Amino acid sequence: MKIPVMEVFGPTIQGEGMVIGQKTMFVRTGGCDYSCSWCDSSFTWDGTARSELLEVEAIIKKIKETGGEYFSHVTISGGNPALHKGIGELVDRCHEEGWKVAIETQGSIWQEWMKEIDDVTISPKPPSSNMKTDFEKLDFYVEQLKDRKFSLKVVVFTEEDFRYAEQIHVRYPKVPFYLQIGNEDISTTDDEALLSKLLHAYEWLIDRATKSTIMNDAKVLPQLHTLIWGNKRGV
Ligand SMILES: C[S@@+](CC[C@H](N)C(=O)[O-])C[C@H]1O[C@@H](n2cnc3c(N)ncnc32)[C@H](O)[C@@H]1O
Ligand SMILES: Nc1nc2[nH]cc(C(=O)O)c2c(=O)[nH]1
Ligand code: SF4
Ligand SMILES: [Mg+2]
Repeated sequence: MKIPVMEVFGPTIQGEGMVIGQKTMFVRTGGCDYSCSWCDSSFTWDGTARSELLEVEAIIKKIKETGGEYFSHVTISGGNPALHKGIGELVDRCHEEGWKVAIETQGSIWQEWMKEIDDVTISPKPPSSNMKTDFEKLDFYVEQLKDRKFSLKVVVFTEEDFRYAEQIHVRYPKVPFYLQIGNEDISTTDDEALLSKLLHAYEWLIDRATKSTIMNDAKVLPQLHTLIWGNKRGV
């Protein structure tokens, strides 16, 4: 089954969430059912870039050509990779190669192959994104994954977003929970100014989380890759 692929890159480090720091390859799929106001990967869905429709075997070949012998972990992101049925076959093929597989999704579309993935990150979207969470769908997701290794990650830009994050963590108290500071400046090439801004925003989020009893067991993270490489693509 064919999958629309925007880019294959790496090895790099996973810059976000539950396996932050993990050396990994990335496969970024095209298309999203959301259109977050601050999406840092909007080229996957806004028509400004083209995807390539590839058979799973061609994707495996691309991963090997790009990563050589220098990886054992593959992260699938997008767009929303859960739009594509063919990812199940891709996950199986990665496992046959001996690679672990992680996925990034917003939890709006369920696929049975989600259960085969080693590290699932579900990232429900706060009010500043202008998206609306379908809590029935999210409940179903969390229920389906309850015996697996998965986590929830909420990106926070505002106080209202922080309240939303609290609401998510309270709703699913047993699920490992991550707060991630939002990047407001997704198009700047001034890395120094961006770094300074992001570190200040991260400090605000840490401070806010330390003052919330609800967040007593949360992990508060930046986007590590953005601190290092700014808004550069393919890192
Ligand atoms: C580009 S999305 C692709 C996967 C999936 N559509 C999702 O949103 O989870 C990957 C991750 O980047 C996060 N993200 C997107 N734009 C961001 C921004 N401007 N600042 C911080 N995180 C951002 C998303 O919330 C998500 O956790
Ligand atoms: N290094 C690195 N880590 C990431 N974690 C999540 C990413 C994504 O865009 O989904 C991402 C990315 O694009 N690069
Ligand atoms: S759900 Fe993810 S890929 Fe889709 S618009 Fe939002 S951040 Fe971007
Ligand atoms: Mg990204």
